[in-house]
Amino acid sequence: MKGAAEVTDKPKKYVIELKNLRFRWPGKQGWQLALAQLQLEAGQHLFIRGASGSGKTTLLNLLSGITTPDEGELWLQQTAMHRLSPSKRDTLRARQIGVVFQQLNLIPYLSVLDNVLLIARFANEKVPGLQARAALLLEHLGLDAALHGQKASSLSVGQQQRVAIARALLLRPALLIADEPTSALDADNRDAFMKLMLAEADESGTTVIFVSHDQALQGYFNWHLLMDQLEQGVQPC
Ligand SMILES: Nc1ncnc2c1ncn2[C@@H]1O[C@H](COP(=O)(O)OP(=O)(O)OP(=O)(O)O)[C@@H](O)[C@H]1O
Repeated sequence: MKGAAEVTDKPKKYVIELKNLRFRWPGKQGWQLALAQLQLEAGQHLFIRGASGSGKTTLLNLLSGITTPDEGELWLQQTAMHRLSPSKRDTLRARQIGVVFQQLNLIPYLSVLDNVLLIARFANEKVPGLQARAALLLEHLGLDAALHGQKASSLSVGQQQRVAIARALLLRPALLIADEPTSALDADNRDAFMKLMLAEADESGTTVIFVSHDQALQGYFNWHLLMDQLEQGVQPC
């Protein structure tokens, strides 16, 4: 929108707020995604559930600013993400949105610790004590100091998932977005992972949006959204 402000002075109640969001993949008929309203406050934990192909990843790509909506508004606190240039959206995401996708996107030849610290470089943040925070986060997530210097590729998938969560939470983002990060874990490890991830998010007051097809995970959350009932919005669990 020409001339429209990217940031408002008006205080915002919500960490993330979207209005009348619509998105269509190029070349496809009809809207792939239409969501009238979604508002999440600080510290809220939302579980989004939907079958394969229902548009979960498409929605997360919109919420994290990787893709832009064709219509509607998407606010991250006081910033109008739908009005930002791609490079400003990338910087905002690195600073304020922790993202963990199924592919994890760790750099295999870098150490565990350096993988976590990498997000500070993307965000161009020089916060004192980040190395100590990274080490502490890894330990809280069950990865002790002996592992911090090892290459990420030498870890099990479950351990790599915890490295990805530590990286996503390092800068205490306003929002954590996680796309099926537990898919490779057995039930015991999955439960441990969920508890650790949500406890660390709570420690920073981070709002969490977690998507999965697995109904068994819904119990960890206080709010849920079903992809095939988007028009009904967020419901309490
Ligand atoms: N890059 C793309 N180009 C065109 N269409 C796409 C693209 N990515 C996804 N789609 C389409 O959008 C719809 C939703 O896909 P999406 O990946 O968001 O679903 P999902 O719920 O995350 O699926 P899964 O659980 O299998 O990962 C599908 O019809 C898919 O074909």
